Amino acid sequence: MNLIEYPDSELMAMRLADTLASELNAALNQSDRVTLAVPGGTTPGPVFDALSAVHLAWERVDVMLTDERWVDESHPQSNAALIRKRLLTGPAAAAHFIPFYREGGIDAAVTALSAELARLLPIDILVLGMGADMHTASLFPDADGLAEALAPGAPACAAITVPGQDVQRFTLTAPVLRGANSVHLLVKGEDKRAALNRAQGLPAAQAPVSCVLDAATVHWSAA
Ligand SMILES: O=C(O)[C@H](O)[C@@H](O)[C@H](O)[C@H](O)COP(=O)(O)O
Repeated sequence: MNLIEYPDSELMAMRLADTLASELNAALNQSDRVTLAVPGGTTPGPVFDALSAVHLAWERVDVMLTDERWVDESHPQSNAALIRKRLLTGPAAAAHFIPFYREGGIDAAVTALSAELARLLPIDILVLGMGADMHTASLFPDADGLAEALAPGAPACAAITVPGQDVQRFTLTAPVLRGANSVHLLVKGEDKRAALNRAQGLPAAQAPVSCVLDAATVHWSAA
């Protein structure tokens, strides 16, 4: 695990956006199309604000989420709505976005998207967040569907039910996350730094974020 500490979250957002822009440009010089996967949550917004303003060949970038709460885009918890608002604006509005939520039920979407996403894999540039419970994407400890989503032969995506959460979750699976060419983990706060340290010694079944730690560059600020 490669860890970069920043004095504050504003500098972390600017530096990570700059790194992502550089990696996108390098990948675009090598391939006709490039896949970028990004998380929801409260931390990445400032990264998206900075990255969306960068002029690059966004029309050749396929953007997907790392996970979604199973709600439509009018719902306040929709990650797709967050991405459209904060990332797919300005120059980055030209990117091709693949939202996950669709009518017809989550199981049908898992089947359809596992096939649809295959042509966009491996992810070229992956950005992940993590929780203080050591989840990443929607791979939560003790969740229904976690073991299947961690399995080496897992399909590209899975439905996850987290005890105590009233909304089902849809997530990219561990093989897809581990298969990304570049992995950036965006972490803020002392509690999550402690969780990161704990996760390094635990199996993915207990600390799902550990499935990507060996490949990730971790970007951390205390506040
Ligand atoms: O749907 C989501 O919320 C994310 O994909 C999730 O994995 C997030 O990255 C972590 O929960 C951290 O969230 P914060 O950035 O809000 O702390």
